[in-house]
Parts: sequence; structure tokens; C-alpha cells
Amino acid sequence: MNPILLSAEALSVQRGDRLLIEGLGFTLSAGEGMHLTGTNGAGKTSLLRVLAGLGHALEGLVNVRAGARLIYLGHALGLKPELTVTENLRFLLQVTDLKEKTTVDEALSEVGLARYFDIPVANLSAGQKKRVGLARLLLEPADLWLLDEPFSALDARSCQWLCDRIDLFLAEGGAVLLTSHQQVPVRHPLRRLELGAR
Ligand SMILES: Nc1ncnc2c1ncn2[C@@H]1O[C@H](COP(=O)(O)OP(=O)(O)OP(=O)(O)O)[C@@H](O)[C@H]1O
Repeated sequence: MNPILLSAEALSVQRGDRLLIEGLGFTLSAGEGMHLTGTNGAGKTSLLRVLAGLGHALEGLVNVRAGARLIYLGHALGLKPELTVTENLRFLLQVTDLKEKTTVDEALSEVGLARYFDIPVANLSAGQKKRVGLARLLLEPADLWLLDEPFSALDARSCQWLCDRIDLFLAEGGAVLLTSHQQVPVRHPLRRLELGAR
């Protein structure tokens, strides 16, 4: 049986005075993908942030397997607009202090941004910014990807590229939890976790 990389037990999440999630439990094992769905405001981003350790749960537990490394890719992407594309990725690698899986140049080439390496991120289109964020998936070693709307702003070719990357990551034993308001056409079957409107 594949090891469980992430689990939630009796998790409740509140934002402001709204209780968004109550008593949620699930596990995510190596090689598993999960599609988190729910209407606007249901709490998907809030949940991902709690799972990534960036937000607090009202009650309950989040367990990440000891030693498992996760990448959280949120709406904000964690990019600094005044830095160039290359500077942003080098900065992120410094912060995480991990040995990169590939070079920044190769990652940028794969996400179709080779020609933009010295452009400030502020001067990129929304889809190009998204691709800079996604380049982290190529650079940083990880066991678990938490991806908040990773397909938003991407063109069709980039969406297909990301699906292929997710399939490869799952085949290699990674685990993925992602949100998307659209169908996610990966080959690997995805479990579905639906947050109800409250
Ligand atoms: N900083 C905040 N302070 C208070 N409430 C917040 C804050 N951020 C979000 N919320 C509220 O939390 C609720 C859930 O927001 P969240 O972003 O988690 O939803 P979501 O399911 O990801 O929505 P969407 O599909 O629109 O991205 C919303 O009602 C929102 O108004």
C-alpha cells in the first residue's frame, strides 16, 4: 500500500465569522490525485492554505508525512513583480534551500519562457506569470503538490503540458491536490472532494 502523504482529521475552517468547513476528513496517498471542487466562496483556497500550513484551522488536525516536501502554488504565485523571471526563480530556490531538479534555464524553456528570462515579472501577461509559478514544479523536489486553480489564465497548450506533468508526477509516486472550476483532463483518475456551500 502506498504511504499516506497528507491527511486531515475532523478539520474545521473558519474565515471571518463564517464557518466554511466542518469536520472534514480525508487522506491522500503517494500516487494519488484529488480534485477539490465547490462553488465560489466554498472554502477551497482557505482549505489549501490550512493544509499548506499558511492558515489556521478552527479545529482538527492536518498531518503531512514526516520528511514529505510540499509545493503550494496559490493565486498570488509568490512572485516579486520587480524582479526578473530568472531572479524570481533563483530567489525561490534560495528560500527553499533545496537542490534543484533541473536548471532555471531548462525550466524556463519547458514552460515556454526562454525568451523572457530577463524581463521583470510585472511586465508579463497573466498566463506568463502563471507559467513562471509553474516552473517551480520543475525545479523544486517535492512529494506533494497543492495547486490552487493551476489552469487559470493558461492557454490550451499550456493546460495540456500541465496535465502531462501532473500525470508524470503521479506516476512517479507524487500526490496532487488541486482546485479547478473546469474538468481536469489528466489520464490518471482523480478522486473528487467536494466542499458544500454553507
Ligand atoms: N482574508 C479574509 N478574511 C475574511 N474572509 C475571507 C478572507 N478571504 C476569504 N474570505 C472568505 O472566505 C470564504 C472562502 O473563500 P475562499 O477563497 O477559500 O473560497 P474558494 O472556494 O477558494 O472560492 P473561489 O472558487 O471563488 O476561488 C469566502 O466567503 C470569502 O469571502
